[in-house]
Amino acid sequence: MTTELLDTPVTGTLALDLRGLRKSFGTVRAVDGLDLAVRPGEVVAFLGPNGAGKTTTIDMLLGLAEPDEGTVQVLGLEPTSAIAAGRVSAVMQSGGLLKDLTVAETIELTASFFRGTRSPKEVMERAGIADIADRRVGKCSGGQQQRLRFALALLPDPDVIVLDEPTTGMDVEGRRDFWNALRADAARGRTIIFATHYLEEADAYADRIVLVSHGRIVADGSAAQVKSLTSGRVVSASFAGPLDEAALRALPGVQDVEVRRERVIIRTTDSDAVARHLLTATDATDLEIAARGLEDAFLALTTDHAESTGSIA
Ligand SMILES: Nc1ncnc2c1ncn2[C@@H]1O[C@H](COP(=O)(O)OP(=O)(O)OP(=O)(O)O)[C@@H](O)[C@H]1O
Repeated sequence: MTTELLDTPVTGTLALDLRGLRKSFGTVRAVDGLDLAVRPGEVVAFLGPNGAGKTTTIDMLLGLAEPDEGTVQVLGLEPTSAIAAGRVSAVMQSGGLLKDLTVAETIELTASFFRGTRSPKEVMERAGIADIADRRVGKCSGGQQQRLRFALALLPDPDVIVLDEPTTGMDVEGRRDFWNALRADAARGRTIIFATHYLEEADAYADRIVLVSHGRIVADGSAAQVKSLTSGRVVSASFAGPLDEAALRALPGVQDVEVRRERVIIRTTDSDAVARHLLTATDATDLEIAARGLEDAFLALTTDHAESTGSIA
């Protein structure tokens, strides 16, 4: 079930225009009827659990795989034409770097293969690696190598950058530096689409989250909009003695009760009823009521239960 939240009319040439995309591998429907329109300048997170169809969609976006059905246009062109014209670049997860070259040599060598690229100095600055220009690639951290791949992708000065899980395996600091460099560059108007299964990355760095599950889009909007698709609140409290979980589950609106050590966490559509019960019928203390986060929306929207019942709309 698709939940289209962005209601601004789509006008002008789209950065990305995917229509009715389908792709199967044997009996596996990797992409199962996917429509997506991305406007120039948007930073879009393509978020979904393992096997949701993100990489397959990105491969079709980059002309690396042919759709069984549907069409893909990048800046109004076939993907391969857009890439040949230097208007779209990809940042891949691994490979493609020579460990004995320095950062600057890697960029200079790549630039020498093409005509009319941006200057190596400029792309290093944009990718935040000018200070490590003389470092050998083999000595760079995972995050620095990924920023180098980003610098290489910037060489043709593309209008669109596509990244497939670019920060997998990087530590927190490396991921933050990578995204800060990317975000700063995106502020200049480049369109960016990245696949991720890190919720916090999607939340922190994308203007728009496209949530995919089983090859289909199940939610599409800002992080706040996607979060708001899961109604209700999370009530939590500490308790010292035994807790009657069954009594909590029986309260109106309660969807889920979880006990973590001495704290109980209750997902509910009626937080008042839960709070009243906890404070009057139990010895619970430190009560907190919070809006549901992106993780809750992610789980609710991508579980088989939500899909098969169509309960999220
Ligand atoms: N070349 C292939 N041959 C067979 N099955 C494939 C192939 N590529 C992908 N699949 C299957 O298609 C489905 C979608 O895979 P895809 O890699 O697109 O998902 P993903 O969302 O990128 O997942 P992940 O986050 O794990 O990378 C999965 O069930 C996967 O096993």
